[in-house]
Amino acid sequence: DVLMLCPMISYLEQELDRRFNVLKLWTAPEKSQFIKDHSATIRAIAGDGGHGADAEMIEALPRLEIVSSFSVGVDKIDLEKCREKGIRVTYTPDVLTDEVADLAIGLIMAVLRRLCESDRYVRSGKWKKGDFKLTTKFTGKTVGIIGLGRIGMAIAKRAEAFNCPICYYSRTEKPDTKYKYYPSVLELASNCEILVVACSLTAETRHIVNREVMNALGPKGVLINIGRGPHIDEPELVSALVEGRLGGAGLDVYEHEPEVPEELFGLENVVLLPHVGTATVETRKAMADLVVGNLEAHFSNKPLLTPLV
Ligand SMILES: O=C(O)C(=O)[C@@H](O)[C@H](O)[C@H](O)CO
Repeated sequence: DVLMLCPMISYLEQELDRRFNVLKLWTAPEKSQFIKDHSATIRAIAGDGGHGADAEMIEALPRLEIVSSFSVGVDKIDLEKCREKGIRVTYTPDVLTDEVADLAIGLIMAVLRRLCESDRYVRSGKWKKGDFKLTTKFTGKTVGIIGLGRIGMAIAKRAEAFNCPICYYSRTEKPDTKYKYYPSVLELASNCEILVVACSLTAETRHIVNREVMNALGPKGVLINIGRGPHIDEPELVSALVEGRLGGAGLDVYEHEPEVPEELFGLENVVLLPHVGTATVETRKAMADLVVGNLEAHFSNKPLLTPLV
């Protein structure tokens, strides 16, 4: 029995249905009762970036052996509890790296060159009354990246193609990279023009972009988030943008998805996307194949494809 925590792409649901007895939690009128009713038979969980196995759920499933996440981000899974109980955890790294990095560059370009606003300008017929205003150049701007992991590095590579000097912050300096390292996010923000959040969400990185960091990035600075909403102190982000202390923002994630602060809707220097970093047919299929492949490997006692725990 595989407990599926939320609806996912139909391809994944079909592939899981073909192999396992899938129990769909979102169809249950009373979720905790549903889990209790099936607690004797559930041996696996399939979740995603927004839905993971927390301590309470893990405790309620004595036969749980593996959590296979349809995501690279695992901040919704209690990894420590899984380690404690010898429960395996798998995720979907690498197959989505290019996709998320492409979107980060797309957000930078959309904010600096006002792509969405100028598209609306044409559709509104305003162009007949005069040209669209001048915007801001991307090529050559200094890009600061929080988290130089797979996705952070892929963003750096792409930004280099735009002749952008790259600097970064991460827990430790990366010896094998030529990019300029700053030991704090505040120093990074003070020394770049575009700041990109590309690290995993942990207790340490929650609100790693706060008021001070946004002020350091400044009225010409642009903040891009393709990580997790709680990386940024969202009320502070809203006031920094509304008060003009921050130059612009490109967001794919929010603190309380799908809730997005309405104050942002009227700001033309902000681009708002609905958590679509990995949302392409190609990438979601590759992610789905990993979710299924890991579960199959586990239940046939073969090595897991992409284990985290
Ligand atoms: O990979 C991640 O960490 C993501 O956040 C996304 O890929 C989601 O899992 C995706 O939205 C699937 O629901």
